[in-house]
Amino acid sequence: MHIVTANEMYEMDRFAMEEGGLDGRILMENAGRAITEKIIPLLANESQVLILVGAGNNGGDGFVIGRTLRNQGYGVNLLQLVSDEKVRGDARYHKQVFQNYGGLVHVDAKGEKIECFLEQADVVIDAIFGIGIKDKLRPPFDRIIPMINNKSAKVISVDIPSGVPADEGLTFQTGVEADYTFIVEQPKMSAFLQHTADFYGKWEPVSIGLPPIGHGKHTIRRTWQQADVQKTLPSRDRFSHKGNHGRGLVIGGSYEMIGSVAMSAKAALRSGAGLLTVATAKEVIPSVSSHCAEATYLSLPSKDGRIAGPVSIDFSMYDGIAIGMGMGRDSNAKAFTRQVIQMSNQQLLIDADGIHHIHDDLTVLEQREHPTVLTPHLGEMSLLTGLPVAQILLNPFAVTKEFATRYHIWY
Ligand SMILES: NC(=O)C1=CN([C@@H]2O[C@H](COP(=O)(O)OP(=O)(O)OC[C@H]3O[C@@H](n4cnc5c(N)ncnc54)[C@H](OP(=O)(O)O)[C@@H]3O)[C@@H](O)[C@H]2O)[C@@H](O)CC1
Ligand SMILES: [K+]
Repeated sequence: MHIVTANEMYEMDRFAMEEGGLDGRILMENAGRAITEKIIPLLANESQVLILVGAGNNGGDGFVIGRTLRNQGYGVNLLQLVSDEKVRGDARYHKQVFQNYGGLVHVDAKGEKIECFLEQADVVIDAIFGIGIKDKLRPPFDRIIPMINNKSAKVISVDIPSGVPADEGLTFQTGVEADYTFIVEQPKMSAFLQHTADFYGKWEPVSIGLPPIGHGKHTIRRTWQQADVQKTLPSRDRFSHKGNHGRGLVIGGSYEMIGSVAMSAKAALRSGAGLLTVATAKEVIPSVSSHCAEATYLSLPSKDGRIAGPVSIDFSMYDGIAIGMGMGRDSNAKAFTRQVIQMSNQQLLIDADGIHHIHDDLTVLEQREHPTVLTPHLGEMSLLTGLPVAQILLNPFAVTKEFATRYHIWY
């Protein structure tokens, strides 16, 4: 799955319509039909469904859903929350088809009737706003959305919970708190942001016939799912041996902190490394090895149970290195970490204390010729960038991309 902004989504729509030649009304029909297929298993036989429709194309999807549900015998009330002249274009076309098929459109442009409709509804379909929401909610929507959230009906949002913006970097007033959201084609950024993700409830994308990502100027942001992980696992043949499957080195651990290096070693083996060496302070080896019998161990120069310098490792023995977990933050560990980063000529993952050891001078990253992976939590990202946590949370896609591009980090 790709993760898109509103503009990227509009560009995909434009491509399908202008360059692909697919009529927008067909896309809307496809969206409404595909979402209805997902809605039906969530309805009971006698469910009283209320569809709330706004002025834009999200509302247009709502008219298609209304017609498709009525065709299948469901009791549907459709409440249009804007005046008739505001419904235009493809949405107007599908409103007309809905009416031609016998559907009744109730109009409530001032939000005076909605309370009564909400009282009778078991299920609310939210087709008020999609990715076209802008700025502060205008009346009566600032009042209507909290009313929906205060009812016990099941709420299903179309494409995006109304009121929630698609993109990062935006604050907003309030949004529909959906139980389910059926997303048109690709998830939007807000499905992944800490301040907006919960509004979506459970979510799932539906396909509406847009071309695959890659046509035109499309995005490269992607989710990393189970199938993607599986693809990275090495396939083994009958005559291969452990030396053919990657030689890993995990450097970390200290007398007080053994858990993270032990878990990292196990994770490296679990994800396919054929041979794994744990390099740590001599005092730490018995504890780590009791958790990870499959690894071999390299005893590093140490002081008081912590890794100290100088570096005495032949890096040419390894294909990939991870450094930093549980190694402590003293000056010896810092000097050691920076030496490893400078001397190693393979892919390198820097985690935890390793991140603390580089944050005040990141030039060491710029000089590397092989991929570097960083795994910072929010506090560590704040340390690396100098930005407050709140700002990173609001713009995580932009902040990470900018940092990764600047310092040659894998992203
Ligand atoms: N081919 C396609 O493109 C397809 C698109 N599809 C669907 O279209 C959706 C995008 O449609 P969209 O672009 O029409 O925008 P949408 O979210 O419905 O809202 C626009 C309306 O909201 C209003 N409004 C905005 N802000 C407001 C505020 N703060 N307070 C109050 N009102 C506000 C704004 O009013 P205006 O500011 O213009 O007066 C305008 O009337 C997308 O999410 C997907 O569901 C699918 O059918 C597949 C094909
Ligand atoms: K919506």
